Amino acid sequence: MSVLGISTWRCQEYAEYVGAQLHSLIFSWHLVVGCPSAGYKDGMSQRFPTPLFPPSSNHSPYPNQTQQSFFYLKLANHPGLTAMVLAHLRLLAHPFAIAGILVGVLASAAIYRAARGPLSHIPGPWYSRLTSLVLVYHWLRGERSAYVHRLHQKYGPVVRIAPDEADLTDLAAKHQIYTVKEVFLKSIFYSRIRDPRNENIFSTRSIPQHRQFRRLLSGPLSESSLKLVEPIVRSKVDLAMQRMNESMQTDGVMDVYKWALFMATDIIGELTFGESFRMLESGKINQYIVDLQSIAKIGGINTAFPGLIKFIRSKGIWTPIDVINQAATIIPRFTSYAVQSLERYQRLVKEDPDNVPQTLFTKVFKAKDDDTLDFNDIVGNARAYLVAGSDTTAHTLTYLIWAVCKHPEVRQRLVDELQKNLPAENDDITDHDLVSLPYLTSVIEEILRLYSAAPSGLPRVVPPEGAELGGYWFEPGTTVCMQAYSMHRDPAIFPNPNAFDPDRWSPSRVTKDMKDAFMPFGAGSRICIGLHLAQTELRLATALFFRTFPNATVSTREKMSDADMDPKIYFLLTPKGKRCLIEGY
Ligand code: HEM
Repeated sequence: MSVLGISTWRCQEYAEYVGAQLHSLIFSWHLVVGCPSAGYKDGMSQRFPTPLFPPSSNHSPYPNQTQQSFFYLKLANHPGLTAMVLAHLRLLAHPFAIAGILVGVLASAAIYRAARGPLSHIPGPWYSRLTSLVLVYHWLRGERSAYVHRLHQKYGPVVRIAPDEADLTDLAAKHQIYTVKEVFLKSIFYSRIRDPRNENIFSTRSIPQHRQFRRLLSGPLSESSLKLVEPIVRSKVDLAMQRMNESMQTDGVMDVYKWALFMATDIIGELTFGESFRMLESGKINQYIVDLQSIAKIGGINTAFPGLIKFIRSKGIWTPIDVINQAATIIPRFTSYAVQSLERYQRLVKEDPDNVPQTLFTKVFKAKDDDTLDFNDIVGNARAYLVAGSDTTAHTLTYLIWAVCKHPEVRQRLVDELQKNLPAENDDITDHDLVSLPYLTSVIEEILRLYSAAPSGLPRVVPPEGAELGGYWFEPGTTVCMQAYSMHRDPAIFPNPNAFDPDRWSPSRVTKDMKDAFMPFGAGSRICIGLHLAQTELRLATALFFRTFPNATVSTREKMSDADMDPKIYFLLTPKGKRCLIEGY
């Protein structure tokens, strides 16, 4: 997607488009310079004795391709043309002439796109035929998902959201687009949110590269391997509980958003680099956390204005607009966090390979054969883990604690389940004990439904052979996406969709369509690689939080209100107030 929405048009369409613009330019010019009554083709014919048009041509302003080629060929070869252009240059320099040309060009471009855009047959608001500016506007305001959802409510399961992009909520289409067969590849959107110096598993659009990354990186994040690192996760969860307890004792209130973010950051830091960022220990917000908190919003700017940001970054320009400067520097800054930590770990592996702390990259570092990653690829992937593996889990946990505290009946049932079915001592609780708790599982699923951490459309490109999706034909190269935000709010699948109702996931009520529509971790070959880690963290932290604070409620101190928890969704979801104050034991 680009602002004008033409970047993904097929070459042929684009050539036609440029041809039409040239036509309209010359047409407008003739309107301005004085042969409007006969039309510019007639005017041309009168001025040039050699016929400019093939005998079969009609007087349509947009002749077909053969006629166009013929026309430009003749025009270019005609000896009188240069003289005529020079004669009119004086008039062209007039401001009215320039304005007339511009209006003519823009109007004809708009009409052409409206009539011929690759998705012009798809339902959607009229302006989405012409521009993606409205979509970009909602995106920059953190409201894209809600806006696209409103379009679905108005236009149905298939809706055009930009000239070359459609969003769908059709279940059959979900199985076509997000399959393990890798037919619909990730769109260029993903290239815009990575560091141009290295690729990573999240952003790569190359099938072989993605397969290699996935093969080398998925093992340590599998359910069975994660058991080995559970003590690390557990130690951070315990420390987070301790720090929240201290806040309660000293301030009478705790900011679970802050502690959840510190916890998830320390977990992914230690699992990736063998050493935690010690956020829980310090308790202070540093530059790294500031960057983490702003990367979702800043990422939106990177995708909306990719050329501008790339230019500013490459030239090292400092602008008066801070958010633009941040957009240009934030991703390289994350890369340097990863480089520093990985170089340290690489030194340890070289010095004493048998005595290094295990990380998600240890195997890759130690591998001796060709099928491994070079340092630059490890950096790219480590950076992807830092971003994808902290905000997401932290925000999910924050919304979970907030939503449960706002529903005392849910909190009570959860606390009862945790008290009755777990060992008396918190120290004896393992993730294995928690997996089988049905109400805890339902609460987590309901939060992932209503407050998915990545609820936006996951854009994919229609393959070269085109595709029939949701009853419509999609041209090759157009972008299609589905967003968890809408999939999880379809009233036909999730009755009363805006209600927080964990019981909807109970075995007697859950349906096949619910499971099919549920996509908080994406789906198909690009499904989240960290989903088991995220679920382990969520289970342990939720259980230990409500064992420690069984009567927790949402605080009203410091004017904390529901408005603080209004979701802002850029690509990832963030609570608007960037805080969630909870109190009570
Ligand atoms: C509740 C927490 C999480 C949620 C809701 C979540 C959500 C998602 C979603 C929706 C995708 C698919 C994106 C797409 O198709 O464009 C994804 C991919 C990914 N996630 Fe997560 N994620 C979470 C936690 C984590 C964690 C803890 C990690 C740490 C390793 C992680 C690493 C990744 C990576 C590397 C990918 C790219 C996978 C690929 O393309 O093969 N995520 N995640």
